[in-house]
Amino acid sequence: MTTSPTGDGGIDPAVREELDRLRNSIDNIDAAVVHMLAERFKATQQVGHLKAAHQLPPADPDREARQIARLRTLAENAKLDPAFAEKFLNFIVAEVIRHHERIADATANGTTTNTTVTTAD
Ligand SMILES: C=C(O[C@@H]1C=C(C(=O)O)C=C[C@H]1O)C(=O)O
Repeated sequence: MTTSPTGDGGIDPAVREELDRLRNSIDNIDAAVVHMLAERFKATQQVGHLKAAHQLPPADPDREARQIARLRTLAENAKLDPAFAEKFLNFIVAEVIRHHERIADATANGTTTNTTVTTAD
């Protein structure tokens, strides 16, 4: 497979076609990831409200340890780097815990929380 060094304009049409095909697939996968994350955050928001209503702590390290062990095994079986899978889960869980802390504060203060679940900070 050869490509022009001049950038996308000079690309071989067959290469262009293959690149477009692969990128379409990537776009579909990215859309699925966004939708799955949105569903996951909907569920974790509900967990956050349940915990706040019953004075349970925002984080559950034992549960997280079980999830990490499970995800690492799933990653290995799927030929995905288990260290990456663990890092990715930790990134999401940290955000969830932040939401749970916010929900707990709002519940304790009798205020409401924003329904936009994630920020990029
Ligand atoms: C969602 C929960 O709260 C936190 C977030 C978790 C997650 O995002 O999977 C897991 C454990 C908790 O630290 C939970 O306790 O189930």
